[in-house]
Amino acid sequence: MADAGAVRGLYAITDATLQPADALLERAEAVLRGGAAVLQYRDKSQDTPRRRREAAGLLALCRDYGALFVVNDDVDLALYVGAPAVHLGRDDAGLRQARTVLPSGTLIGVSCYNSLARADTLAAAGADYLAFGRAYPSPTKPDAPPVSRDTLAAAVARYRQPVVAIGGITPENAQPLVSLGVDAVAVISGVFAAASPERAAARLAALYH
Ligand SMILES: Cc1ncc(COP(=O)(O)OP(=O)(O)O)c(N)n1
Ligand SMILES: Cc1ncsc1CCOP(=O)(O)O
Ligand SMILES: [Mg+2]
Repeated sequence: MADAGAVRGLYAITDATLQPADALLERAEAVLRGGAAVLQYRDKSQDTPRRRREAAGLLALCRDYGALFVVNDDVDLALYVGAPAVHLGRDDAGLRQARTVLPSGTLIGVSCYNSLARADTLAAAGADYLAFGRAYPSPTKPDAPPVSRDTLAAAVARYRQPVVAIGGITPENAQPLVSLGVDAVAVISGVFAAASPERAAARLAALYH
């Protein structure tokens, strides 16, 4: 059974557009070698056989490296591969509904965007971690709503659950967020589009050592 305490440090998120399909696992392994504590599989395609294959491969890698594996959006895929965690946003399954189908002990993280009111509701409903963002302009999701430093700091002070910052985070700009006290920095392009994903991951992970 996973523990929410695992959500601390670099939270890396895959993106199918940032490498050839046959390089996903190799690239993810480099990021785990660099020190990612959490790895989320985020794939917006409808290719169920490929999604199952990739998620199962990433889960096995995460087990080897002692990292927490998270499936984005898709409760059925999480169930299929036996993922220890899922991440749900406002367009995904509801937290309570997901709890009814996932094995007990599965961690459920949620997107709170820039809303402490949404975080209050979801924290009270049993979310295991709370993600806020975008922290900086995001190449991956340019229309994501910005979250202020004040909101992030308020979230850190307010919740017993880990607080995750996401959006536009790189090795160069992550330190102020870590100094605010966020438990994890969630990063797509800052790691997977870097010249050396392993090195970028190591620099981000080192901010928590
Ligand atoms: C750690 C983390 N935080 C936020 C998100 C965004 O989730 P969502 O709002 O459902 O958007 P998509 O990522 O599904 O496009 C996330 N995936 N991970
Ligand atoms: C999924 C998501 N939610 C808010 S910003 C974002 C994308 C993060 O990607 P990047 O690290 O490349 O900005
Ligand atoms: Mg989603």
